[in-house]
Amino acid sequence: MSLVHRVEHPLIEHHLCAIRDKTTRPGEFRSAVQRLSMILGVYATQDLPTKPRLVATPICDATGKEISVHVGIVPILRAGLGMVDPILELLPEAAVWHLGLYRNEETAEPVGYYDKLPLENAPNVALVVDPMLATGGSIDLVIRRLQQWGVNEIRVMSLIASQPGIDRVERDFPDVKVYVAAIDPELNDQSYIVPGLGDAGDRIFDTPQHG
Ligand SMILES: O=P(O)(O)OC[C@H]1O[C@H](OP(=O)(O)OP(=O)(O)O)[C@H](O)[C@@H]1O
Ligand SMILES: O=c1cc[nH]c(=O)[nH]1
Ligand SMILES: [Mg+2]
Repeated sequence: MSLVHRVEHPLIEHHLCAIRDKTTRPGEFRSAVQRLSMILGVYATQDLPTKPRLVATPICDATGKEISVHVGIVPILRAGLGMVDPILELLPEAAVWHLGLYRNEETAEPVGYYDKLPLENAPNVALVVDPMLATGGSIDLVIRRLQQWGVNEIRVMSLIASQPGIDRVERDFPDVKVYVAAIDPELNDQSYIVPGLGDAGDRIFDTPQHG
């Protein structure tokens, strides 16, 4: 059974149009990324384990449920930063562990430049956030790093994935859950997603062709 979930919802289709549109200005682009991330985040957390919790209301005691695992949000710098705040809105007690990667422009291979993960304290569940999953090279590196760290369960959230990138993650990490808003058919010869949205990091941070 596939663990890849393409989340279908009219709000997702609506806000996807905004991030795909090349005339969308950075402020509105960031807002749409946040809205999409929050919707996806609800789905990506829907089966997190819970434990009972007794709370005293002003009227009497009540038994509720609270999340029983330690969740870490793992944004892949830079573009993943745009998805952190909405997930923290949903999970204010989550830790945020940053990993910095960029793609080499000639080879499209990921190059690591920031990793301060400690030796211990791996979260039970890591929610990896990056708006784009193109060749799958960056997510491959991050999943391997989190497995090496000792994370029990890794979930990936991306706004737009390519079909080849999804096929790669499914093949190499069949136990990793992936939540996406869209799966586009292909990559161009610079390994950009087609139709995609261009460079997510540059559009979030308004740094066209920053190099
Ligand atoms: O699946 P892949 O082929 O590895 O491509 C996806 C990666 O490329 C983009 O990052 P980029 O290298 O543009 O860095 P940035 O976030 O700093 O812009 C994107 O945000 C992913 O991290
Ligand atoms: O289409 C793509 C591929 C990689 N990174 C992006 O930001 N966009
Ligand atoms: Mg980029």
